[in-house]
Amino acid sequence: MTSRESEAVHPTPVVLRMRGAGMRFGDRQLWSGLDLEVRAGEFVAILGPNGAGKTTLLKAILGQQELSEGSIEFLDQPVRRGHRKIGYIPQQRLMDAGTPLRTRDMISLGALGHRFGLRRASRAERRRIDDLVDEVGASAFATAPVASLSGGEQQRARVGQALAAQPALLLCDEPLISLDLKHQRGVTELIDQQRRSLGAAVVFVTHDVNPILDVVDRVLYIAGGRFTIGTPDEVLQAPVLSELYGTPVDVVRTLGRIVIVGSTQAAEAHGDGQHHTHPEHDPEGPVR
Ligand SMILES: Nc1ncnc2c1ncn2[C@@H]1O[C@H](COP(=O)(O)OP(=O)(O)OP(=O)(O)O)[C@@H](O)[C@H]1O
Repeated sequence: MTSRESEAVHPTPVVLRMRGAGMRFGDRQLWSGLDLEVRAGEFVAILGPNGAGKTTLLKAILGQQELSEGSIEFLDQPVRRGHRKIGYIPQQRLMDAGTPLRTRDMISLGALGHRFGLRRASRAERRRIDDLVDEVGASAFATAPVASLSGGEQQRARVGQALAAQPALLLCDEPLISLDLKHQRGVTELIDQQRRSLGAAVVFVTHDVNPILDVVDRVLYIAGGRFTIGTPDEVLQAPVLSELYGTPVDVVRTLGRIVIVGSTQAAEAHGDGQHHTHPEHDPEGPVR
């Protein structure tokens, strides 16, 4: 039996289930009629231009933003705020300079949660925290206040914190922003390893699918109030994206990368996340 056939017979459990989900603010519909099941160990990328509603979708899964319609279940229960088994790497925000929290303590917080400070970590927990500090490449600044670190170093500390809780569902909002290529690769491998070894489901918002192309199972592409779901090969096709954007878009595969060319909005959606050019400021938009 091939692994695909075996999967069909013994599918892994559904971790996240969205049914007829919709999000509207006033008369602005971000998305509606969204049916999505994400299984244990599955890696789903969410793509789309600025303002499409990607972060809002993660907030809805976190129970922080109520749906306008439909439902979301995590492990067969309606979502609620603060679930320990949902890990979240938020969109990068620099830490307030006055925050005294040290890098290792930040990662410990992920492992020990609310128990932190009330008791010492067990030896196994301490070992796991040390391993994570090492795996996210934070050993050199483990005892430094997080607020004193560079943006990329803070981001790696955040990744360590989210993974430390061994989540069943890991929500990532542009986690590779401000990371150099080496650490983009390192963080991607770490997240991939987490889903393989622990069967965590991953939902990963990104402007650039290229750094994660090798690990993505499915893509949810949201644009202009509409969406499409499928494998990267199914979704990242000129006719599919042209239909979604309502304007001609080309998809070029070159040197192992995918480059979206055409509509300003589509090109912007595939910026590298480090040089966001807004269409109002640059009518041509970045073409990659
Ligand atoms: N609570 C809210 N009330 C009103 N509008 C909101 C609220 N939350 C988000 N929005 C709007 O919904 C739209 C989608 O926002 P969201 O942050 O989800 O976009 P995004 O796809 O993550 O964009 P980006 O790629 O720029 O991060 C934005 O126009 C935002 O202003």
